[in-house]
Amino acid sequence: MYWEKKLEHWVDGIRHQAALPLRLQLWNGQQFDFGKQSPQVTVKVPNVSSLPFLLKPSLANLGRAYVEGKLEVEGRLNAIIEIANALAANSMTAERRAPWFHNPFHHTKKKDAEAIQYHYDVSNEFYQMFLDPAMVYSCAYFENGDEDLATAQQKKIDHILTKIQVRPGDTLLDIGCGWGALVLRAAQKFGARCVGVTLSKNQHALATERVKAAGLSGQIEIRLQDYRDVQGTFDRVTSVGMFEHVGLKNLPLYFAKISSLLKDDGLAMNHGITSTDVNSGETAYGGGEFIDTYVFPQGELPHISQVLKTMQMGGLEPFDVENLRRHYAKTCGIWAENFEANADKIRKAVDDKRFRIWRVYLAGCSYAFEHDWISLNQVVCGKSGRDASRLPWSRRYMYR
Ligand SMILES: C[S@@+](CC[C@H](N)C(=O)[O-])C[C@H]1O[C@@H](n2cnc3c(N)ncnc32)[C@H](O)[C@@H]1O
Repeated sequence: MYWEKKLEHWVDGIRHQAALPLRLQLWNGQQFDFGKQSPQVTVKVPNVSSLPFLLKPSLANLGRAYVEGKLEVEGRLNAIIEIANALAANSMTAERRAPWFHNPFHHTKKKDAEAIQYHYDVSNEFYQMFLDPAMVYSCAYFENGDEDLATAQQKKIDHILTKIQVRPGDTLLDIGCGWGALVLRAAQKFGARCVGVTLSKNQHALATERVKAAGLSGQIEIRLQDYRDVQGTFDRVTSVGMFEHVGLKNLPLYFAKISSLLKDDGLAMNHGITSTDVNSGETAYGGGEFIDTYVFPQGELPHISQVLKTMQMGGLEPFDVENLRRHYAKTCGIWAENFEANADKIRKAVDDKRFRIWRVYLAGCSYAFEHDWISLNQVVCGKSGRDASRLPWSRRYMYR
């Protein structure tokens, strides 16, 4: 009786605020439609214990209910994500809709390594089922907008290496090298001598194999190493899709470490996801909470202003900033499509919970980039204090 009343009240409230192409089916055969057209999404509530997730439908609660099997959902993935966002937006109080401030994570090397292995060491076969063949796991660059994913990923790598003006014989450190695509390209096309570091054992193994297969073992070294433990100096440093794991509090130290690894006239690229909340709060509606719990434990996103500020604090001068938000919406959209297309194979390769987490995270991130909840910025920087006469007059060199 108690739940029936609550549910009735909730159904009336949602219907009053928005027409949604949604059907709700209860365990007892009751069903509710929320729109004038036929429903595109059906949410099935298997028993009364699942109702609390629905009655407080933040993205964290809806996501948890789906991942833990407390709710079943049918429909196209994009429509599901739209409906989930509409439910969260219509049901949450203004206070709970606001960016969410979590307690910063404690970033010991051990905890960070565990967090990386949780996300990246699922299996290489799993990632092969939705990434491009080079397995680049960061925002691609669709220069013309109509490239396929593999082309756009290669263009992204070339865009980065051109922006930081890699020359034959340069030494290059790639912090968070993933499966090795950037160091391979830097060696093959630009003639650089590279070191790539990762905390993922699977990435380390496959990247090492790929370097060997390319006959580049003398030119590229892949290490299973925390960036905080790298020694020496390099002409060029890249960090692509990695600094999201560093932690807001650690950003000055992270940039100071890059500065100490860079030669005086060197150049570095920091490419990563940024928060669009000026105070570096987490994505609204509970999206950030879901990501912290299930997808990227230990992940934290700074606003671009905090990136630039902490970069300067760490002894680096930002030279050039480019926002690639549209590109990441498209990249995640393609990953999500690939994931759907390979769903049967992926379900056999991982457990149901993992399947559900990655399914909603990939499509949800595409939506979040699309709607300016999060963004992606590339920043070229070098050691502070260099002579102005050594800086380029324009950005033209980036497009040759
Ligand atoms: C999203 S992946 C990006 C991989 C690659 N740069 C790409 O674009 O495909 C993030 C990478 O950062 C690495 N990483 C995260 N924290 C690290 C740390 N403290 N030290 C070294 N690598 C780290 C992970 O192991 C992973 O390779």
